Amino acid sequence: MATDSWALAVDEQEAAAESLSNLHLKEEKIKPDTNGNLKTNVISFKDRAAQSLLNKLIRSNLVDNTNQVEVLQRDPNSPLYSVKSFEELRLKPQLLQGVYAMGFNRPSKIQENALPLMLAEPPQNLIAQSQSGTGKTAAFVLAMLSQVEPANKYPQCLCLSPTYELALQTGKVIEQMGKFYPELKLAYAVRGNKLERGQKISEQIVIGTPGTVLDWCSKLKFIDPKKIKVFVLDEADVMIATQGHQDQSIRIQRMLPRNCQMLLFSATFEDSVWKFAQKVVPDPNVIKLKREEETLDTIKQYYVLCSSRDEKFQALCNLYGAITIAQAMIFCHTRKTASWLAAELSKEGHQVALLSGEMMVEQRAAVIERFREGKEKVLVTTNVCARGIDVEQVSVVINFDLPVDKDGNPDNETYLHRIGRTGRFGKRGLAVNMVDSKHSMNILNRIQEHFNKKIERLDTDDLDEIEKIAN
Ligand SMILES: Nc1ncnc2c1ncn2[C@@H]1O[C@H](COP(=O)(O)OP(=O)(O)OP(=O)(O)O)[C@@H](O)[C@H]1O
Repeated sequence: MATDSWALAVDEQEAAAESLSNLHLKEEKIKPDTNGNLKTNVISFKDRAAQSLLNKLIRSNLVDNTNQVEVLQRDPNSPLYSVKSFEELRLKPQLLQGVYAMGFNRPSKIQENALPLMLAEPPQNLIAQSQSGTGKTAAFVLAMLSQVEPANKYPQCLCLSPTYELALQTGKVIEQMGKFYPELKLAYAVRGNKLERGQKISEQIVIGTPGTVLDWCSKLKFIDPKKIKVFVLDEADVMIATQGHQDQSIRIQRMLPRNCQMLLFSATFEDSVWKFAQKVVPDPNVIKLKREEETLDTIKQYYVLCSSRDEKFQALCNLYGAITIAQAMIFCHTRKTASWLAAELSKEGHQVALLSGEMMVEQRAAVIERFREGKEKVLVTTNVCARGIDVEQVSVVINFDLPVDKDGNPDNETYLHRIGRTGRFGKRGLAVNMVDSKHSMNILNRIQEHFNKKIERLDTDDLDEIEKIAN
C-alpha cells in the first residue's frame, strides 16, 4: 500500500480546529442544583474519546493479560477453534508479511479466539469485549484485510470510529498491516474531507465517523452500501455516549446487505453497550475477556493525619526526606491543588511533572512518556488524567486528597485503580493517604471497610517509623 495513495484530502484547518475543541478534556465541576443536590458528574463523550486516544498514544505494546476468555458461539455445536500462531490462520502471504513487519509473533489472547471466528467461511458476526490494549484493533484490521479484494476499485470494508482522531489511529494500523498490498487504498470519511458530489470513491476500505459515513452512503452516494462485505463498529462504548452516533450507526447498518459481516468491539460492556451491540450485530458470536482482578494484597497502605493543606505538604516533604522514592504519583482532587502542589514540590528541588485536565491529549501523552522514561520522578495529577496509566517504576502512590465520587462518597473503584498503580506484577508498593478533616477520616474508614483491609496510621514526624515502613 503506497503512502501517497492515501485519500486524506481533509480540510486541515477545520480538522485541526475540531481536534482542538474535541480533545480539550474538561474535568466537570460538581455544582449543587437549585435543590442543593450535587449534579451528576457524568463521563462525557469527549472524556471517553480523549481517554481512549490517550491510551492508544501512550501504549507501546500489548496489555499484559492472563485472564480467561469467554466464547459464546452462535452455533454451540461447532467446535471451539483457537489458534496459537498466525500461520494457522492461513492468511494471505502479503498479510502474514504485514503482521510480522509489525513485530507480532503470535496472536494475543483475544485474537486467538476472535480471528478463527472472523476468518471462518462463511464469515461470522462477532461482538467482542476486551479491555483497551489487548489487540482488538489489530484483530479487526486483519479481518478486513483478509476479505478485501484490492483489484475491485470500490469500497468493500467500512469501519466506524467515534472521532476523527480515533479514525486516524485505526487508519495507521490498516496502513501498516496492509503495506504489502500495493493496490489497496483507504479513504477517511470524516468531516472536512470534501469530495465532488456524485463522485463514487474507488478506495477499498473506508474508515470514518458515523455522521459522515451516513452522508457518504445515503445523501452523497459516494459509497454503495450494498457492496460492503465487512462492517466494523469500533469503540462501541465510546460511540454510544452520544445519542446521535447510535442512531446513525444503526441507520448505516440497515443499508448493508444481509451477508455483510458485522463486527463490533468495545472495551467495556455496560447494559447500554450490550443493547446497542445486539441491534447492530445480528446472530452474533460473543467473545469476552475478563478484566484482570486488581488486588491490594501486595500494597502497604497508610494514612497521615494533618489539619491543613500546608501540613499535608509538610508530611509529604518528611516522607521524601526519610525514604528513597524511585517514582511517585500524587493524586489531588482539583486542578488548582495539583498545580499548587507541583509548584511547591518544584521549589523544593523535585523534578515534577504535572498532568492536568486542561492539557490536550497529545500533551498529556508526552508528559506520561517523559515520566515513564524517568525524566521526572514525581507525577502530580488529578484523577481524570490518570486512569489506565501503567508505569512500572512507581513505588509510591500518594492520595493528597482521597478519591470521592460525585456525591462526595468514597470512590472505591478509583482508590483501587490509583493504588493498583504501585503494586503491579507482584511488586510491593506503598500507598499513603492524607487525611485532613473529620470528613476525610470518615471517607478513609469507609474505604477500609469496603476492602476489608486495614490502613495503618503513619506519623510522618517520626523518621524512624517512616524508614521502617519503607523496608
Ligand atoms: N499479536 C500481537 N502481538 C504483539 N503486539 C500486538 C499484537 N496485537 C496487537 N499488538 C500491539 O498491542 C497494542 C495494542 O493493540 P490494539 O491497539 O490492537 O489493542 P485494542 O484492544 O484495540 O486497544 P483499544 O481498545 O485502545 O483500541 C498495539 O501497540 C498493537 O500494535
